[in-house]
Amino acid sequence: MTQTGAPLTLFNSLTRSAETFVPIDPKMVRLYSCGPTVYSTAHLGNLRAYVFTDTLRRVLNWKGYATTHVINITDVGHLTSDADAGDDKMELAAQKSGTTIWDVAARYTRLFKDDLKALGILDPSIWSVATDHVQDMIAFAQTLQDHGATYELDGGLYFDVSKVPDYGRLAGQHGGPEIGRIETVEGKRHAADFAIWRKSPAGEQRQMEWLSPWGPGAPGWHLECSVMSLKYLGEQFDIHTGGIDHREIHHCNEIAQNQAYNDTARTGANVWMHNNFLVDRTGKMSKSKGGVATLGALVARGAHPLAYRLLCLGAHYRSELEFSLEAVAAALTRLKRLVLAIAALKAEAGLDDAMLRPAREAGFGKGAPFDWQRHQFEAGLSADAVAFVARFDEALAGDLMIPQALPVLDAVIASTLPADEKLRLIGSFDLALGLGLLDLDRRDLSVQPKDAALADAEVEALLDNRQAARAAKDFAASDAARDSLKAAGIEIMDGDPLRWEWRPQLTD
Ligand SMILES: Nc1ncnc2c1ncn2[C@@H]1O[C@H](COP(=O)(O)OP(=O)(O)OP(=O)(O)O)[C@@H](O)[C@H]1O
Ligand SMILES: [Zn+2]
Repeated sequence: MTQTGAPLTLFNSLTRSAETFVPIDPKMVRLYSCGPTVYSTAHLGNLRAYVFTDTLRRVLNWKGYATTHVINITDVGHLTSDADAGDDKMELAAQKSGTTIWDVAARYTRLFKDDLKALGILDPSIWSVATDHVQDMIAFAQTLQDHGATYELDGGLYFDVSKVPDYGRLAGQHGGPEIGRIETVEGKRHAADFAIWRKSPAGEQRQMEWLSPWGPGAPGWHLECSVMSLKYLGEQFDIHTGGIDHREIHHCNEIAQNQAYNDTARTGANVWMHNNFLVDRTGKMSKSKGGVATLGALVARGAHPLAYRLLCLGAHYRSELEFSLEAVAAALTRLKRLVLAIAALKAEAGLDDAMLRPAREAGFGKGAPFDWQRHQFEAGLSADAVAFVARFDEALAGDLMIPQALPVLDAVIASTLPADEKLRLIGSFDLALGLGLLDLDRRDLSVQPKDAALADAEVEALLDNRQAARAAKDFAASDAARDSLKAAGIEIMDGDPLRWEWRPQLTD
C-alpha cells in the first residue's frame, strides 16, 4: 500500500531539521525504540516515551505504511550512571529486594506491559529481551575488536570513539572524542570511550554473567540496542526512537558501534527521533529522585489511564510537558466531555457493532497499515467530512502535530455533519489517537479511588434515597444525602445518565 494524504515530515535529531520521510522499503517501515530498564515500576515520564512511539507507529500505519516495530527490554547492562560507571541497575534492584535479577525483570516487564495496555499502546511486532541476545552481542563485540575499534583494560573491553568519524554528531557536539565526559576508569584513552563488555572482578561471580573471549562478564548497555536492531531490522533501518536523554550518550554510542561494525559512516537509522521530558517542578521526572509518579498511583486517585494518554497527546512530543495532578484532572474532564458527546452521537445515529469492528481489529495487527479500517470508516463520506480528514491528516503529517489534530476532532463534533458521519470520522481519527473513543463508556471513566469509603452498591442506594426524598419534596433529606455522598468523594450529576461519579483526588 502506498502512503496517503499529505507528505509525512519528521524531525530528525541527526540533522536537526524536519525532513520529508522517505522509507527505505515503502512496503515495510522499520522502527526501533529503546525500551525500558526493568528494575522498577515505570514512571509517567518513561510512559510518555512509549505514548510517543505508539503515536509515531499509529501515524505511520494511518498513513498507509506497514511497520515492523521492535522494542527491547533491558534486563542487563544499564548502569546507574550514564558516564559509564556505577552498578548495574538490575543487580542493585535484586540486591535491595532480596530476589534474583530474573524475578525482578519478570515482575517489572509484566507491570510495564500492563501499563502500556492500559494506555492503549499497541504491542510492537517484536519485544526483544537483552539477555536473550548475549551470544549475538559477544559476536558483535568480537567484530568490533577485529575492526580495531576496541581495546582491553582490566575492567573490560572498551570502545575507542576516535575510531569512527564525527563521534557525537547526534548530540550536536562536533568536538571529537574528548567531549564532555568525566574520566572515571583508569587507562581509558578518551573520556567518551565506553565499556562494551564488563569483566566480572577476579574471584567474584556475578548473578548474571556469561563467558566471553574477554573472560566472564556482562555486556554493556549500548551494545544491546545496536545488536538487536541489526538482528531484526538490518544494517540501516528507517527510524530509531528514545527519550531526549538518549540523544547525548546512548544513541551516540550506538551509532559509533554501528559504524565500526559496518565499516561505514552510516549511522544505522536514517531518522533519529527523541521525545522531550515529562517534568515536574523539580525537573525531569526520574526514578532516581524517589517519590515518583506512576500510572498506578494516578488510577488509585481516580484517574483513568487514558486521561494520561490524552494529557501526553495534548503536548507536541518535542516539547517539555509539565506534570501536575491538576493537568491530569483537566485531561480527564476533556476525555469525559468527548465521551459524553460521542454517547449522544451514538444515541442519535445508532452505532452498530459492525462499525466498532474495524477499530477493534486494528489492535490485532502488529504493525499492519490501517487501510482497511480507514476504508470501513471513511467509505462514502461527504465532501465536507472528507475535508475534516484532510485537516486531521495534515496535522499528523507535520511531525506528528497531535495538539493541532485534537481540535479537528472537536470541530467534527461541533459541526453540522450528520451523527453517522461524525462517528465515522471519530473512528478513523482514533486509529491514530489510540484513545478508544468509540468503545469508551462514561462509566469506564468514573474510576473509584482506591481508598474510597463507599462501594458502588451503597452509592446507588444513597442515590435512590435521595431520589425518593426529592420526590417527596423533603429537600433537607435530599441535601443531606448529597452531602454525605460528597464527603465520600462522590459527585452527583443531575441530568447525566450516569447520575454520579467518583471525584478523582487529583490535587496536590
Ligand atoms: N522524564 C522523562 N520524560 C520522558 N521520557 C523519559 C523520562 N525519563 C526517561 N524517559 C525515557 O523513558 C525510556 C525508558 O527509560 P529507562 O527505563 O531506561 O529509564 P531510566 O533511565 O531507568 O529512568 P530514569 O531516567 O528515571 O532513571 C527512555 O526512552 C528514556 O529516555
Ligand atoms: Zn537503546
